Amino acid sequence: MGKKQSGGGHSRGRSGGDGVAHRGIEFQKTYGQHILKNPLIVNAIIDKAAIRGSDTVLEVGPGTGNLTVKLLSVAKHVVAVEVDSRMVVEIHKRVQGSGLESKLTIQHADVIKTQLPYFDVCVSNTPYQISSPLVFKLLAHRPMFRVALLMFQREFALRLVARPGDELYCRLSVNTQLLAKVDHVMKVGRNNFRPPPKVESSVVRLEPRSPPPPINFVEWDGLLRLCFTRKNKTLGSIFRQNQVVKMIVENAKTYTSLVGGPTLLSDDALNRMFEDALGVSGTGASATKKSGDMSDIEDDDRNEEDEPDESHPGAGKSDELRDAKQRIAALLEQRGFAKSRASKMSIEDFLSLLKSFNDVGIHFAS
Ligand SMILES: C[S@@+](CC[C@H](N)C(=O)[O-])C[C@H]1O[C@@H](n2cnc3c(N)ncnc32)[C@H](O)[C@@H]1O
Repeated sequence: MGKKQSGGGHSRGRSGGDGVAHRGIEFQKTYGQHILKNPLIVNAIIDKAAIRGSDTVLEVGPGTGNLTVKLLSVAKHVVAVEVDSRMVVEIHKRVQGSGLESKLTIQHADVIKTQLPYFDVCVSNTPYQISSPLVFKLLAHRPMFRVALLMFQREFALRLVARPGDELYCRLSVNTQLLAKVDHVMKVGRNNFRPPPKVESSVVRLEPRSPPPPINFVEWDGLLRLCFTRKNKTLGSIFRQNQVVKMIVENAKTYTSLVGGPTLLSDDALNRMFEDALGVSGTGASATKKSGDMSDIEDDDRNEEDEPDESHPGAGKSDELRDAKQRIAALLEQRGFAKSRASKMSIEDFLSLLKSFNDVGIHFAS
């Protein structure tokens, strides 16, 4: 997830490392190597993490060890995961003879690919190209950690904390805030790093929600992907696109074949589910008309988005699609979501939307 956030954008944004060296080690922009040279920022991050003497701390990307040596002075143990073997050697050298080496375990690995150990707190001046996968790897980790203090590219940080209606509010914001309380802790200017990256940075505090919400995350994300394809478009409009409705119908078939229950959006059993959920009587598309015919839905972007109905009277597949379209439209109307736009919806709204779909046997993951 977080396609836009995870990749080359950050890596490019943090370029400028060529030719800058530390004790003979040239910093590599492919690894996002911008070491934190300002001890005041290092101390502030460690303060905000409120590390206890009994804590095991996970540090992602220790680099030359500027954060690591401070972490070792306050934590019980530090596990540092570093992908670059030259940095692993460097940090070993730096800690040797300090009396703190027994508190440090260095894992020479790519943090995204390796299995993480137990930890209470995570601290990282994150290599920005792994920002998004790192956030979700941490939030999926069990047992849950207490808190994480993470340095990110400013825009990524602002996306994490964005609220409904904010310009940067996106799927990443919703997914992260579903699983954690997220706060923007401080801005960090480019000149606090060596070499300075091209972009500004920010430190974010993540506190996982415990217990995590009891939802199927794959299904949740499937729904969000649809809603955020165009975040300012109404749901009524998104959910009447032929390809979306087709996908829903196909998912319903797969779901039924795996889990059992009513077979399709158009069969009698499901008609009854719709009727129960919508509080209407009768069956099939005619029933949904009673509660919310698509023609009743006033939609300001309807002309732009409406697609030709592929149905021909008597053509089985097309009837199925048309019926499904009408039922979905009726459902959204009846539950008050027809005019909602993802850009303004809260997590509670999305949870209620997912429940509304699930109530009538519509799922977004098979
Ligand atoms: C921004 S530097 C931070 C260095 C140091 N913690 C500091 O603040 O001065 C990022 C560090 O993460 C390491 N790194 C990059 N990608 C990594 C990955 N996938 N897994 C583990 N470490 C990684 C880099 O080699 C680099 O040492």
